[in-house]
Amino acid sequence: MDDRISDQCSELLKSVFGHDEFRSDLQRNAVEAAVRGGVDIFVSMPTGAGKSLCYQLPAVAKRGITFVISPLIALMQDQLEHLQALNIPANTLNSKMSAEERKAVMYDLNRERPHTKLLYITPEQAATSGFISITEMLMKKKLVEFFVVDEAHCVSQWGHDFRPDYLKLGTYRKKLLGVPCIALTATATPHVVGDIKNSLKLKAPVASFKATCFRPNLFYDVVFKDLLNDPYEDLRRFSLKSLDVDLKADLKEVDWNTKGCGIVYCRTRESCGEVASRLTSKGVPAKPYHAGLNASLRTETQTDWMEGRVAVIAATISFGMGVDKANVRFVAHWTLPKSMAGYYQESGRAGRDGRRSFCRLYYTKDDRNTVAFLLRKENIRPSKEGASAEARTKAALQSFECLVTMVETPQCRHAAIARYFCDDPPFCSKSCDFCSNPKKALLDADNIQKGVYGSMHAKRYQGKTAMERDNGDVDEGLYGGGKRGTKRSDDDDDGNRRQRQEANEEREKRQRHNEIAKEFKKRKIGEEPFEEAGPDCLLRDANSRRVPKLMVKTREHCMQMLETAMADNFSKFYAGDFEKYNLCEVHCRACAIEEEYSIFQHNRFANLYRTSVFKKVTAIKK
Ligand SMILES: Nc1ncnc2c1ncn2[C@@H]1O[C@H](COP(=O)(O)OP(=O)(O)OP(=O)(O)O)[C@@H](O)[C@H]1O
Repeated sequence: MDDRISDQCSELLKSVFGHDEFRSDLQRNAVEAAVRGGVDIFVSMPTGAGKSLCYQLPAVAKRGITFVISPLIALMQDQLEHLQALNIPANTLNSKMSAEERKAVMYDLNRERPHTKLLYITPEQAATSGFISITEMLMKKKLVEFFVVDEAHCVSQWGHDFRPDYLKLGTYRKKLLGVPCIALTATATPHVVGDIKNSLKLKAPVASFKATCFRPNLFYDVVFKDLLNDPYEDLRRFSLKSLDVDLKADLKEVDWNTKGCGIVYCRTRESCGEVASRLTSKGVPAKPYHAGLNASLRTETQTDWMEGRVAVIAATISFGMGVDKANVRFVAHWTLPKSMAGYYQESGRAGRDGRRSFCRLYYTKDDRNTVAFLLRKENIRPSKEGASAEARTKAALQSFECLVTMVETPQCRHAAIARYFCDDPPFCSKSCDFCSNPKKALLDADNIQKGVYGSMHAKRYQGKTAMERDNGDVDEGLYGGGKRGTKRSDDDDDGNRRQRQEANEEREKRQRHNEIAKEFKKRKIGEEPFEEAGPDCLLRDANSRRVPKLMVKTREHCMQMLETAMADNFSKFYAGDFEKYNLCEVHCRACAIEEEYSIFQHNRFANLYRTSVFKKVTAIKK
């Protein structure tokens, strides 16, 4: 019997899917277990490992219909196109279809022997009374073969893409008595796996097929933006090297189509535009992609990128899920993702063809603080699904903390990812910055701890993205913004914008306040002996002790904050005037020295001095 199933699977693999062999033993075993039947199946394999085949081949092998739950209509469309190209009858029922289209699908489902082999639906659709009637009708005819849940981590409130509608699937499954479930994901910690099994009511013993998360063909590195003089130049070089283009080549002559392509992930729509235009102006053809662009422009951009007319797409996370492009040679994160699982999934879009590809994460501490702030904000709303706001915030921050630790601690990046997913540490074999050059990784981490910056301070501001300078216009494009179950339209309304602006102001205020308070606490005012100013100290009257318990280091830090606030203002105001812009460093530093000295002179107590600095910084920011 086993041999027969094995032969049948190999035959279908070749004749229907056109593949000579299974990608891995795991893929073969999962497919055969499903065809054999009788058990619920859990599949966890990295992006690009060929999970879809684990349910598509069994669906073809059976006479009835397989229901596939998928979180995104766009994702379903990609799958449908792929299946139609293979002549596999597949359909969808979703809210965006016309009455005519629905009628055609319903007509087929109502036949004695429907043609449809795979029916893709959203979790919302599965919960509708109309779909429950269809299910009952097909169940009566014993025509439902499998209940497939793709992107099954969406069921977990502790996963990075929680979708409340996925929670209803457990109830829906009661209508599918005796129908095996196949749950698939690329990213699941043991906690998330537990949630998937519980919520989908997978029956023990579940047949589990779990691959290691290690992707040996991906080279991971971390770059501290603050240590760079020109981060955009670094991005350009990284893009060209990853695409195997000589840095000195005449870029107009490059045949980009043969070189593969790359993705740069940015948090905000504005930074997508900025990154794309900077790269393009440096000779690397790039286009932005985000939910703020109209649908036809997005489709055009995606097609240009898919077909090799544009080398780089600078996108928010709304781009990428379900995009099956083999030759993505690099994925750069221009800003920090919100979770380790998210980072793994997004960076994993590189190198689906198994060839060497590169994943770079650009990091700043400011960005880290921004994301932590956003995570707290996001999870404030109480959840109907049980988990308290605090618990969700804690879980989100924990996952984020793992990512931050991976970045800030010089260590093997692959091992850090493996640890997060509770896998054994892999044999990295110089496939990350730390393992290939530990000295440099240690030095960079040390410099960033010490607050060293790129050699030209002014350029530091020049290098910052618009997002870092100001508004934090966060893109919530993934799932049309419905990730937390709230439907948002693609276009911002004024209310949203105002709310974000307020949130940003509050964040900045809190960050500044915390930073000053932290500095004071760190230095344990009054308990430390007074340390004289060093030779490079810029403070006026630096060794004066007229304000008791106020240390030189604290004053220097306050001066630095004043300078940063001024420089931010200056660079915004003179963004288009390079001559004035270049004077920024000199001007701001001089003004900051004077301002700090004035505050120092007018306050007799350390806490009043601190409050005055805080007020001043806030006023400058306005
Ligand atoms: N046995 C095989 N031999 C050759 N190619 C395969 C095989 N199985 C799958 N593929 C191809 O690998 C690519 C990735 O497969 P698939 O989209 O199923 O990956 P996935 O694991 O679902 O990734 P993601 O998590 O990104 O959706 C597809 O182009 C698919 O046709």
